[in-house]
Amino acid sequence: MAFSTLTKPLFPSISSFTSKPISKTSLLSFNNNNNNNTLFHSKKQCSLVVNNVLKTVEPTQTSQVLDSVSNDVGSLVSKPTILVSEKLGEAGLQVLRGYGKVECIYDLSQEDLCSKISECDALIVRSGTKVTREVFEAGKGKLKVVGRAGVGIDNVDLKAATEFGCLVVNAPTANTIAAAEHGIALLAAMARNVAQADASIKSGKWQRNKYVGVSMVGKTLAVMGFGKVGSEVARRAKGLGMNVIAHDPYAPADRARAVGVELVSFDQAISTADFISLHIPLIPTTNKMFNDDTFARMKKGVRIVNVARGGVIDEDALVKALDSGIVAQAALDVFTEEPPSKDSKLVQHENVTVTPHLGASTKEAQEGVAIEIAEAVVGALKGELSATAVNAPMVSPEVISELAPYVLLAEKLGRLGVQLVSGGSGIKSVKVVYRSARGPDDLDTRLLRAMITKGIIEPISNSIINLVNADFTAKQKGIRISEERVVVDSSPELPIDSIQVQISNVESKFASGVSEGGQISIEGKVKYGVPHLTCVGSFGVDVSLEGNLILCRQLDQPGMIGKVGNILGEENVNVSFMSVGRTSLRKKAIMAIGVDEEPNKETLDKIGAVPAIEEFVFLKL
Ligand SMILES: NC(=O)c1ccc[n+]([C@@H]2O[C@H](COP(=O)([O-])OP(=O)(O)OC[C@H]3O[C@@H](n4cnc5c(N)ncnc54)[C@H](O)[C@@H]3O)[C@@H](O)[C@H]2O)c1
Ligand SMILES: O=C(O)[C@H](O)COP(=O)(O)O
Repeated sequence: MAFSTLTKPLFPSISSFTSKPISKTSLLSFNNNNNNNTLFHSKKQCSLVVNNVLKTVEPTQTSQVLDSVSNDVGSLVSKPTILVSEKLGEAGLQVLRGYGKVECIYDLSQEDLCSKISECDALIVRSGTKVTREVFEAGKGKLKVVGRAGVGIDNVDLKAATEFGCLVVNAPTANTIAAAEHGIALLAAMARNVAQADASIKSGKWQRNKYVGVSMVGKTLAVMGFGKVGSEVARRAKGLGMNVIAHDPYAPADRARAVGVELVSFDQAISTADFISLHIPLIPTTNKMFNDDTFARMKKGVRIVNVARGGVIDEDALVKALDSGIVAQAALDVFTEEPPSKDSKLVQHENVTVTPHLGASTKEAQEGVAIEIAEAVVGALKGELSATAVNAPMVSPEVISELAPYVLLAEKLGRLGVQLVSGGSGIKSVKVVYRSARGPDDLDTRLLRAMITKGIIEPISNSIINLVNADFTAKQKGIRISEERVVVDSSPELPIDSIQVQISNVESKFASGVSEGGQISIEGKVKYGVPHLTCVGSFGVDVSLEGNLILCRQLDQPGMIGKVGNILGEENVNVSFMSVGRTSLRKKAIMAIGVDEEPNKETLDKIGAVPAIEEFVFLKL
């Protein structure tokens, strides 16, 4: 009989079984027919509760006692059930079988998945299983962890997972090379019409003139998204003699330099490239990022590869761009709907090469991903912290309750700070300054740091940040987050007086957000339970951090509030807050305007055209 060690149990209330605390104890809790059964196992003693009867024995006798207590004990000590709903490498399955009861059931309908999940402690999926709110609802109380055997977690409803207390883990690194290699394979196959020529010859034709391709050497490749996969694609494309540029506003410049790639703006990338390769996550800000407008700005005859996510391209717009010749060819591994419909115009287009989401499908990557996810899931079932957890905060309810308003402030400051960064230089160093009357031991800032990290990273990646993975993810992205505590003379009742976020060595799209020290600097406070922005660069402001925000720098002169307010009013944009801060009378001032709706481009252009306005930025909070 195999027992496992739960050092940090996911399932509390075990202590209710005994009045004696047992130090250095291993715990296994199981439930059968509503009877509580628990094994407490330490170096000195083993206490076994079977059907609520406590037995204490020497550890060496554990298994004999277990066997003798009841012939049924084996069935009472049920192993966790792990459902694997898509093909997983054998090495990973072995890791899982060593810990739990593994059931591999593929191609489940949503209904069948919901019905099966109520018996499962863990679920392992790839991109083909939609883990929806209904699945979490059906697994409520039993389902403890969902493992995504791969990177993209856009098929898992993370909000629902968190709401239902289910941990979600992924395997972010093991398929990077496979995806990059597939990107290069598609690039070359597209340039030389490999798939089309193959189909032609198999249909009995010999069309040498029809399938003349284009060369890659000396051509410009724009890598959109310079993360794990994008940088490996860039490295390989350079080996093919291509001139590689990349666009990723959040990538460290030194990583690009190391690969010999120039980081450029979005417009420069799409307007100068002969080939474009997509490696960005599907998140709200990248949904249909390639659309009629962006295709219109591309070089005529551009060739596009997508091994990221189908949803980053507006597929109807791509068909139009292919028909008009703006896009000469496309090679796609991923689609908005998977599988795409059989009569999809895009899939059937003669200038399109397609593969059925094979980016991660090499033997090596699948074995690697399987082991990575199996270890993460087993660790989570044991209650261990997981470095690849993508949800589930773990802080005591007392700390959460006290810090709740500051948690929101911290996330908003991070979110606001990252939006002030302009592309090209990369975020490497973030400093957080907490002003507080409390001593260092009296204030747990892990949650706040995690939330600032979340605010900074989430708008620019598909990583979901929480207390568990914040430091890991920041490190992985090359961002160093340091903290400084300044003791101030305020009420120790309040945990924090103010939080300041400084982002160093970056360019800002709003120059006034840069302090005298050269960093982007924003500061906030909680007022009446609501997070407020109180300082931008060297300017003091006071505006509630809700909805959206427009920051304008203007010459300090009468009538400015009215002018901007009128423009917004005419466009039916409701102003929720407004605050003006200035350095000195009639010189420069900053206006911070909270707006309920997102103003359209024309409205923002009108604000920018007001003569006294020197710069402005629109920020989503
Ligand atoms: N086809 C496949 O089988 C396959 C395999 C692996 C990964 N993927 C997909 O490839 C993508 C990249 O994966 P990864 O592991 O490299 O992720 P990653 O997080 O390492 O890299 C993503 C990069 O995109 C950048 N980014 C975010 N928003 C951007 C924007 N608006 N413009 C430009 N860059 C932006 C981020 O800064 C980050 O550097 C993901 O969508 C992933 O799901 C697909
Ligand atoms: O995000 C990923 O890891 C890839 O898209 C791979 O997806 P798959 O596991 O369904 O092959």
